[in-house]
Amino acid sequence: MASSQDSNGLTLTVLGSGTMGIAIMGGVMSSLASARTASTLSPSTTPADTPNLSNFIACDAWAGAEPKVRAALGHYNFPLTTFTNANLQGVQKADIVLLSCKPHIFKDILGEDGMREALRGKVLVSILAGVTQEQIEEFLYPNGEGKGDDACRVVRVMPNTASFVRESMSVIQTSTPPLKPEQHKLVEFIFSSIGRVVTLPPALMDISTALCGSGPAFFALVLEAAADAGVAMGLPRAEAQIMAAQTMRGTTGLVLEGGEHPAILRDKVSTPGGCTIGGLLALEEGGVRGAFSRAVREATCVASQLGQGVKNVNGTRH
Ligand SMILES: NC(=O)C1=CN([C@@H]2O[C@H](COP(=O)(O)OP(=O)(O)OC[C@H]3O[C@@H](n4cnc5c(N)ncnc54)[C@H](OP(=O)(O)O)[C@@H]3O)[C@@H](O)[C@H]2O)C=CC1
Ligand SMILES: O=C(O)[C@@H]1CCC=N1
Repeated sequence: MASSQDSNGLTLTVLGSGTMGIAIMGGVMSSLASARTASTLSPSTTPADTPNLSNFIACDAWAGAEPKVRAALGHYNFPLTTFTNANLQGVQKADIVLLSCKPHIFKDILGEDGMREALRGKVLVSILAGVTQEQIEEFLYPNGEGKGDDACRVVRVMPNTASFVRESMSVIQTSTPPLKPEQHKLVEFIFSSIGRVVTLPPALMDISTALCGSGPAFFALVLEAAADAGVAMGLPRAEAQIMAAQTMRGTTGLVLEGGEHPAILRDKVSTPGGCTIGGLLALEEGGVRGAFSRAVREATCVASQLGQGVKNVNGTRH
């Protein structure tokens, strides 16, 4: 199913339109829609060198993805094409490609006849947990064969689901050699439009996956526990959830905008002889700090194995 494309605009094609594919397209569309409104109100607000990204192609192997994508993104009114089992066609029409399938699927997608040619001269952004840039490049160009000057540039990025609300923490892996300026600008533009960006070397991508990629799930568990406690003490569920979420947001604001160290923040809340220190000591008794940091380290270990074909990555170990 296709809708009209803006022939002057750049095209982002997403391979794997599940949770993350939709979250990233949604965040980018939301950001572009806000920028358009701002520039209509005040034409001087759009920097002249902002990439003109305006077309989106969502590819998936599952026909049910098409209505799901349209339900989530249709209201932004950007040219949006959805394809089922037509990854190659999607890549041929792309200026930049986002690989957002499950980690073990990437060879099926990139191994399709004609895919290497379709990717030539383009940037392929991979958000796959545990799959390295080298693995993808080696698969596309075994032993460097056929690489050439116009080879596809693979960029590894680890965003998170908060992309959808433009609050992602995205870690972009350092590219060596550097991307061409226009390629760098486009990658930075996409991820900075959906949240914060840091750039880190390849060796730090697995911990980035655990801390930032998995992080929303870990923090959601804490949030849920806080809301549950409120319900247990008589709060209505809806209010308890808003109260827990807004309190978490306020805390992150103090750290991100105020530059506060969490330990100082904690101390400031703990009135001597008051209720906070009582609660904090209960958390320490429960081993929350150890359990939480162990979860992030465990997820780092699992992430490092996701692209290695290891079986039972989540098997128990001590
Ligand atoms: N979820 C998250 O919070 C994060 C995930 N990631 C990474 O992002 C990637 C996607 O994760 P997520 O969005 O959760 O996964 P999903 O399963 O939600 O999305 C992947 C999509 O790809 C589809 N797919 C399967 N085979 C093909 C194919 N041959 N061609 C095109 N599409 C195909 C899947 O269809 P079907 O379901 O039918 O298989 C599915 O719709 C993973 O590699 C993960 O490591 C990174 C950061 C955060
Ligand atoms: O759980 C996963 O494997 C993916 C990667 C980071 C978040 N979700």
